Amino acid sequence: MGKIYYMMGKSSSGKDTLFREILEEMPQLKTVTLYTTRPMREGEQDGVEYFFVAEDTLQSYEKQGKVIEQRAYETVHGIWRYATVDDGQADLKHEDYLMIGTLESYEKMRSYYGEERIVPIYIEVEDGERLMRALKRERQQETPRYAEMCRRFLADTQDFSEQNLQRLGITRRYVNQDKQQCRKEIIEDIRYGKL
Ligand SMILES: Nc1ncnc2c1ncn2[C@@H]1O[C@H](COP(=O)(O)OP(=O)(O)OP(=O)(O)O)[C@@H](O)[C@H]1O
Repeated sequence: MGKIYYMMGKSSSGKDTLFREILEEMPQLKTVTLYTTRPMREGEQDGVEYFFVAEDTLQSYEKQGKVIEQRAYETVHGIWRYATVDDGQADLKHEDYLMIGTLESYEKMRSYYGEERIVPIYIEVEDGERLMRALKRERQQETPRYAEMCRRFLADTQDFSEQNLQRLGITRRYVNQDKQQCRKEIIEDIRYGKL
């Protein structure tokens, strides 16, 4: 039976970057694309980072009982939702998956698929460095959303509190200071079944 390697970390800890690079190096890993109502950022593509959908599309999946977990963020631009939808993408009988989520979604995925199927991969970066990376990334956007960036930075402190990490039994941390090193550690742990 397959496993779902579930990547988590605060905003700008490098999840998306590491995720893409790991998938490139381990093409045998599949992924499940999430749904979101947030607007596309520059360089993103529908169906790649997310399925970018309207609010009522997500509501229709909800009515069909297909939403495994969803989170809503009250952003300075309105409510943005992110959801994992059981739309038939995951075939855990035959494949391993790599996904990105939050601590809360990790908890729901664990209840839905079972503890033995979901493996947490928690990415960590020192706060000052992370904020600098967030700012640099935001500056490159055509319409930088600095207020939202700050809101997320603060919200993450609570969402990823030590208490929450402990409660969910997440002890292993992958420090993303040197990206190559961090990627190597994760890949080795997946490849050699240390997780
Ligand atoms: N080890 C690293 N050293 C320097 N910069 C990095 C490193 N890892 C990632 N970055 C850069 O930091 C920024 C944030 O990374 P990324 O977008 O992957 O984070 P994220 O965790 O997916 O953030 P979010 O949850 O906000 O989408 C990007 O511009 C990325 O290129």
